[in-house]
Amino acid sequence: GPGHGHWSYADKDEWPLEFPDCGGQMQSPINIDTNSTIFSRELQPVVLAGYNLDPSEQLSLMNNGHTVVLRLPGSLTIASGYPQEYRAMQLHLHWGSPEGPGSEHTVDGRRYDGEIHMVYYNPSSDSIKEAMRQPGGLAVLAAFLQVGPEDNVHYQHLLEQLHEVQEEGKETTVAGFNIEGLLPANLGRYYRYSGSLTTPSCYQTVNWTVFNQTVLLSKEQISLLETTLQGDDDKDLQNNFRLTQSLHGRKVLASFQ
Ligand SMILES: NS(=O)(=O)c1c(F)c(F)c(SCCc2ccc(C(=O)O)cc2)c(F)c1NC1CCCCCCC1
Ligand SMILES: [Zn+2]
Repeated sequence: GPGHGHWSYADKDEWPLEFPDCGGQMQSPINIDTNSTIFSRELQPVVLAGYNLDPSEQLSLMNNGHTVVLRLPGSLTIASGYPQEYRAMQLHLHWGSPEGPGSEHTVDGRRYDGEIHMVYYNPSSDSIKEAMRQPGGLAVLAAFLQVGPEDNVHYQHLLEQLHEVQEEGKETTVAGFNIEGLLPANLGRYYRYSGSLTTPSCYQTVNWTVFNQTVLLSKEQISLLETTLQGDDDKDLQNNFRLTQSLHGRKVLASFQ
């Protein structure tokens, strides 16, 4: 019930009762209708800096009950492709179940198997908490995960540790690796729109980038993601995606034609 500050994907219809922004007019995720996107030649390729982390670096991997989160050093930045510099905070995943796909965004109504979100904050804010409340204070780079013919060696760095964080609240460490390998090769083709966090408090302060090229993982890797983690009260952590939200007149830009 209301007031206990805790939420789940099961009670997503009640989120606005407790977190008013969740009922706002600039919510995420959205369906991207490719016939309605607007080509913008200002949208330059996203350039990332500092992503090739030395194996001596230990990164925290945690099951927070809603997803699996890899904390990222603030030294990872978006060097260009956005009007200002952003610093990395964390990355996490959204997925479905053996019964169906679990991306958050959809393209022409199609839901992909999963979705990765790399979350950044605007360093000109005094703190992350403050950045979260400023329009454009956060940026999320999103890419779709799709079943392909072979294992994705970059995702193996995360997936081989999932069994260590099976229960909610469990944490382990992952040795540094090339974080950029978790994103598609082509960072020049993407959709851009203004939206929100897809989780309470749903702050409407996120500058979204959704890459056009998908990331391929093997069926076994997708299945591992879908069947390993547990969320609240030991229930399987599956289908951790929010339904698509109305655009309310927002435009979706495309960096490509
Ligand atoms: N798609 S998304 O980016 O909105 C998103 C989700 F959909 C998410 F589901 C999540 S996880 C649920 C929110 C949460 C819970 C615990 C903790 C913690 O213990 O640190 C943190 C967050 C989640 F962590 C995020 N991203 C977080 C949003 C909450 C905090 C703001 C900055 C980090 C990005
Ligand atoms: Zn997310």
